[in-house]
Amino acid sequence: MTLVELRHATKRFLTSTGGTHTAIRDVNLSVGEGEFVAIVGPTGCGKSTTLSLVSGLEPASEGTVTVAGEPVTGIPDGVGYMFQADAMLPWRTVLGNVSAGPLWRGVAKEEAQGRAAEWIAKVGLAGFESYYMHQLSGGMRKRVALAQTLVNEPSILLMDEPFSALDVQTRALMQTELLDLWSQSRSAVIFVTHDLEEAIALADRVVVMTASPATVKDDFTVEIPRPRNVEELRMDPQFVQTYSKIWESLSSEVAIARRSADRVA
Ligand SMILES: Nc1ncnc2c1ncn2[C@@H]1O[C@H](COP(=O)(O)OP(=O)(O)OP(=O)(O)O)[C@@H](O)[C@H]1O
Repeated sequence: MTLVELRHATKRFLTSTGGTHTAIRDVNLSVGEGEFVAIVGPTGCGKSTTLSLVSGLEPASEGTVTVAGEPVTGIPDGVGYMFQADAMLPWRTVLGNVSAGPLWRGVAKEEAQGRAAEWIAKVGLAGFESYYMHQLSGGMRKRVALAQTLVNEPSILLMDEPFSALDVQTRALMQTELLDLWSQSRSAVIFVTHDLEEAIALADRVVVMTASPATVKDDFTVEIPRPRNVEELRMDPQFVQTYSKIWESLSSEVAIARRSADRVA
């Protein structure tokens, strides 16, 4: 069943000089229940804007965006959002941060803390419940962020370059962790990344967006079977073949974006 659907979605922003800037144009994209879709495209092309339309943070200027068949008019039920920057409160403990979502949704304190403790354990942080954010490494903070998002049991998980600030090894570890948790929950994921290797390692489909203003250029199915070993996958001939096929599509958009950045500079 289709869970997220963008039909001819266009988003324009007002510029500081009173004009308009088209961030995305005529985007058509469907994501099914339990599907893992990665979005790649040149820097600044409009990937985050696409997620903002699905999350209800921004309305579409034209076209329609539906989640579970309903037009998006505010933040839809069942949508979880994980950004590049952490959204944790420094004065709260790990338990306090992870239980905040369920508490905010009206779950009783004991139940909220119980659910939070369960998710803290699932992301490998059992024993760290009473730690504060400054006491954690970058990778541990990402685990908290994952628990904080997944404790709400979203049916759609929107991820905007969530691991890009991590070192290569921690990043691979978090990717493995994410696939493991996703295989248990099977929520739909829309994952924005600059990193084509990451996109292929994680996703069922890789959507390539054009240079700004972005629209969907290509939509590739990743045939690599699951479960996948993220760290070993990169040497796999099927992975290399998939990479070169998608890069052929993406690289020309990256070149266009670079040329227009050079003109502006
Ligand atoms: N709220 C806003 N107001 C005005 N312009 C915006 C707003 N949000 C995004 N834009 C512009 O829309 C374009 C697309 O931005 P967006 O962040 O969606 O791109 P992106 O592909 O996610 O970028 P990156 O690859 O750098 O993360 C950019 O030119 C950006 O400056």
